[in-house]
Amino acid sequence: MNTPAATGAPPQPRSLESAFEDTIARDQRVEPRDWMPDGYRKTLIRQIAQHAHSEIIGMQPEGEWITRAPSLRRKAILFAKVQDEAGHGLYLYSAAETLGADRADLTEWLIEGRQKYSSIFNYPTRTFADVGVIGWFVDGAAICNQVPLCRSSYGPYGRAMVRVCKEESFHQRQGYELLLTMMRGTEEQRAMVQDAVDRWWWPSLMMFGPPDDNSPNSARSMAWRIKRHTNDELRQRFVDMTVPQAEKLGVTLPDPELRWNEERGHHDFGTPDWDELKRVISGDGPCNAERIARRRAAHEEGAWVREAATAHAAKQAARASEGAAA
Ligand SMILES: CC(C)(COP(=O)(O)OP(=O)(O)OC[C@H]1O[C@@H](n2cnc3c(N)ncnc32)[C@H](O)[C@@H]1OP(=O)(O)O)[C@@H](O)C(=O)NCCC(=O)NCCSC(=O)Cc1ccccc1
Repeated sequence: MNTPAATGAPPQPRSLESAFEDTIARDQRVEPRDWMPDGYRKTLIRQIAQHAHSEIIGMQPEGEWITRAPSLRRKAILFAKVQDEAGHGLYLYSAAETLGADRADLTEWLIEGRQKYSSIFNYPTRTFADVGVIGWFVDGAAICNQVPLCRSSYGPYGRAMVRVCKEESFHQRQGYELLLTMMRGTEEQRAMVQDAVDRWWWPSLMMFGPPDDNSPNSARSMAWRIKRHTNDELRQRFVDMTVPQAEKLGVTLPDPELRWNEERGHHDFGTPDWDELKRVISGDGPCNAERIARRRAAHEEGAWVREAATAHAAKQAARASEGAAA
């Protein structure tokens, strides 16, 4: 057969595209050196960069409690969790770099407000119970969303998700365990937990994104198997998973419409305030300005480290080439 490989001719665009389509149809992985359509590459850079930014900005709400943790044990756990989030951000920026993105550009676009990060990190952490509820709800939502992403069609993203999910699972458990401890405490502590649950429930449901009939990227991302489930499917999975956990904990989820639907085999629940999600995404949430200002300051204060590392790398390279020439 006169295939491009057999004739030695460069592969034709059509064959590249069909090879890509075959890879997706066979549920195999697309790897960095494979040909991929521009739209696929752009969609992945958008989603992976937003995800990386979310991990990095997501260090702030809980990070504020490291110096105020109520015991050495809680401080050590929280420290480990926030460091894991930095690690997740770095894997994800690396995954974006395999697509040709430049991490310095991505950081620039984040602090200029040209790229998004998860809406959830624009809410304040008022008490230590918020640390527990972030672990329980936010990491719980992240797990629901990210376990299917381990099967995402783009290899480096899917593989990064495997380790990230293992760590998120520890994060979720530490949050739930913190809350169980508080619920066994005083009346005041139980009230703190309920108050945090009331404030974080709806924003956590919004993490899954707009409803399916208003999610412009879903159809394309599902066809490319970047996303494996729709926003509403994952939101439902999160609600079904969380309701029994809330019962065990002894807290009430703040939704009068929440009830088991025997026919559907799922919980029915109320409608999140989609206008609020729009406002928060477009920069007008309670903490957007603070989060970005903090990230910008950290980036500027770290300039000397980047300069020193670049100078060191240049010196090492010069030494290596002197050594090779000698
Ligand atoms: C599901 C979705 C987030 C959105 O679906 P898509 O198909 O991509 O979009 P869709 O068409 O449905 O939406 C239209 C537009 O709205 C944007 N938008 C939607 N929702 C949000 C939102 N909530 N916040 C902000 N923006 C949102 C969306 O980007 C799009 O805008 P664009 O067109 O780009 O201008 C997807 O990107 C995904 O699965 N990402 C990977 C997971 C990920 O990033 N996880 C982050 C949490 S990591 C974590 O929590 C770990 C942790 C725990 C604790 C402490 C610290 C860290």
